[in-house]
Amino acid sequence: MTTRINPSILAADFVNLQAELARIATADLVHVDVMDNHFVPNLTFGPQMVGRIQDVSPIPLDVHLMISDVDRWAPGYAELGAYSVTFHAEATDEPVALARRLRAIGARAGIALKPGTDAEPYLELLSEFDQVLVMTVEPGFGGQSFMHETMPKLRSVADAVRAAGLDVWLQVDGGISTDTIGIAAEAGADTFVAGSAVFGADVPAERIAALRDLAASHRHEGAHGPGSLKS
Ligand SMILES: O=C(CO)[C@@H](O)[C@H](O)COP(=O)(O)O
Ligand SMILES: [Fe+2]
Repeated sequence: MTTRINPSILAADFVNLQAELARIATADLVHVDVMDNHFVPNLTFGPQMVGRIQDVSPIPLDVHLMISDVDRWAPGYAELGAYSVTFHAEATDEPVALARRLRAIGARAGIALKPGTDAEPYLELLSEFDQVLVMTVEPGFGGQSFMHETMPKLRSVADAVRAAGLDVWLQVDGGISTDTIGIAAEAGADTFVAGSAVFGADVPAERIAALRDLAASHRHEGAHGPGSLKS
């Protein structure tokens, strides 16, 4: 079973991003948080900056869009070559149409659910997505505490993915550390975003390896598919 560790560059030094990317080259994907100070009360960067990150990154991009008007903006991130583009369910009335557009461009399509958003309406639509992101904090900021109360929702998505026999990656994001990654892995996650836990380490590669080992040793029995990165 594949376990993916995706460091979030929200916790990196923005003035030295190329060097920061080199420090996490042993990770699976680099998680890129796009925030518009509207969907969330914080601001990061847009397509121009993400395009430059794409140019210099040693590993593929996992773009997490925390923006409004996502139907307008998300396809541009797929066009610039992001491996995976995840938009929030709360930001569109047409999640399936948007996911199809992203896939047609060649990106993996992800749907993200805030802690207060029910997964139930999306369980019938799982084949339309390559990834479901269950937020384990309120989106907007790094360094927050893991919300244990999101685990039943993660379990319900994991059960639905397994029952349907799909290879949909289950991602968690927010407060993931060596203390919490096992809890999310046991609940069915296979793809783990970690910002402060990775960039706060003296040697990020060692922290990435430790997180990967912990997740793998806690992986949910019978969790779904191998799913290689380049599939
Ligand atoms: O999307 C977000 C926050 O909204 C995340 O990707 C954070 O960047 C995770 O940071 P840590 O909680 O791991 O420090
Ligand atoms: Fe994120």
